[in-house]
Amino acid sequence: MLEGSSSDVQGNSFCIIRKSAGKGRGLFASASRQISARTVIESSPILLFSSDEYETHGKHTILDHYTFKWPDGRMALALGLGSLFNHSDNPNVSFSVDSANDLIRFTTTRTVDEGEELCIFYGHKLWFTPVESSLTVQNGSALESLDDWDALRTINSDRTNPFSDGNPAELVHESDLPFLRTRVIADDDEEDEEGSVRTIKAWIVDVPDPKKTSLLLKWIKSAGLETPDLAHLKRIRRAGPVSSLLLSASVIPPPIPEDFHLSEPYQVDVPESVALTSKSLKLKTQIWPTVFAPRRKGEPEPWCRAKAAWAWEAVEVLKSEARQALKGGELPIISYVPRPFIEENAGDTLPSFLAYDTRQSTSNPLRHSVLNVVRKVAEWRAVYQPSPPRNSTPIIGSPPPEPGITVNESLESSLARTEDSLNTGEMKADVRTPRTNGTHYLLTGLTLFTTHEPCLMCSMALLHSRVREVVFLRAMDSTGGCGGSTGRGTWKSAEYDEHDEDDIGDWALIARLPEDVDA
Ligand SMILES: C[S@@+](CC[C@H](N)C(=O)[O-])C[C@H]1O[C@@H](n2cnc3c(N)ncnc32)[C@H](O)[C@@H]1O
Repeated sequence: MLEGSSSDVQGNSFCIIRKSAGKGRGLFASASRQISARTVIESSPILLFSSDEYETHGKHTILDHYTFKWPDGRMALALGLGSLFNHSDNPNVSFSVDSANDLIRFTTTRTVDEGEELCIFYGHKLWFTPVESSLTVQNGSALESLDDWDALRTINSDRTNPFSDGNPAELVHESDLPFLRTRVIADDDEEDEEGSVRTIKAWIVDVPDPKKTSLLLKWIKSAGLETPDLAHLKRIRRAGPVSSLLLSASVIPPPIPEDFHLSEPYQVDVPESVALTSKSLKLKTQIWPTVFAPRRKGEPEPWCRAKAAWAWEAVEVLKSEARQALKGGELPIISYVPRPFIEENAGDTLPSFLAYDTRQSTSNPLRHSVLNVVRKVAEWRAVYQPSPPRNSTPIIGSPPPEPGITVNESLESSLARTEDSLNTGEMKADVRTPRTNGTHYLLTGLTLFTTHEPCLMCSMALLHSRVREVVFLRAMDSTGGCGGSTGRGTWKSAEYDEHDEDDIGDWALIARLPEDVDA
């Protein structure tokens, strides 16, 4: 054993330096103890070289094997044990940069067994032939994985969902949620008078015979009309002897089975969102009975355990798909719109949608994963959501994918399919059912999970799509459109640091987007 070790607060050493076959020295977990996941095992101070010093001297020396690019462009050398982590394609340690304190921190991404080597992921452009893999040898500086895309590679894939046990309805305290909210936009509840309530168009039908109501409600459920875009409204409006039933916000009316003997459905304006105050409830209910969900203005929406568990699973999908994308030669950027989490309306029939970033494979700078997934949702919603065929078996659960409609799929088929569809230059959805602007927003009621904070272009696309919220794993400080490039800086240094030592965050940030942009 060589000299050198790092230790926990009791002085027990975490890791030791030993020879590692074919790699020179390496860092290993001590033979006497396991290291748990998410343990900070080393904080290394950084020595920074000016570009002149590095170009003229450093890169011509052995230092070139140990230096890496610091976020400000200078080259950095980790002091302490930080320079002795070897590279692995399957790292058990991630690292994060603390540029305010000129530190780099190393954290275990999973439980590390006694005596196991502790490795990080340097990046794709290795300048040596790695012992455990056959990656091509190229010139490049060490630790290139500090770039924004590859950093995700080292996120731990935590198989145990901590929210799956316990009472699903129990509210999770804000500080126990595994994400930070970047901002909560002023609630969509400013209406002072009836005319200012934002509305959408919805189909309703009059039901003169109250005995038919419960049968119709059953039909609505089985026909897949309980969609999240109307979850904020009550189904029945009673006005005198005739009740009216809310059907859908689709472009064309859903065909009601003839044996109900009802008149044709017709379109009315209904409130676009839940009522947050009693004043708003009064205003909105005059238009259509609306769900009352009071909370203080600006107060974040509470999350229950079941919703946190749902989000946790979605994040696991992102992580594993990001790895698949890397293996397939794409950037590890994934966007995922899971089946929505709906506490009360369990009858939703939306499937989940997943898209890779296909910028590299298509040489097209616009093929961002967010845009790709928005398009998939749009195609699906336009073709499936309007209505099930009259008198046919209702769509229950996820309808089977059809040509032109993709839900979750492998990387290869995703790429082939996306390109196939995009190359034809048309949107199937538009051909089959032209949209009426304002009646049917693409991502209404849905949450988009994505590996990287959406760029400004994608954020605008999301706004116009009326996405409900966006969860991302990695904040993009210079390009992000959910606060990254527009002044989240202060927030980040104040809150991010105290929550998690890892620059990537524990796993997610969540951004609530404003809903007041007209599509
Ligand atoms: C930052 S240093 C790591 C510590 C180094 N092993 C030592 O003994 O000083 C990077 C160098 O370690 C070696 N190395 C790291 N990971 C390796 C791997 N998976 N296979 C072979 N060599 C590796 C390469 O020589 C590389 O230039």
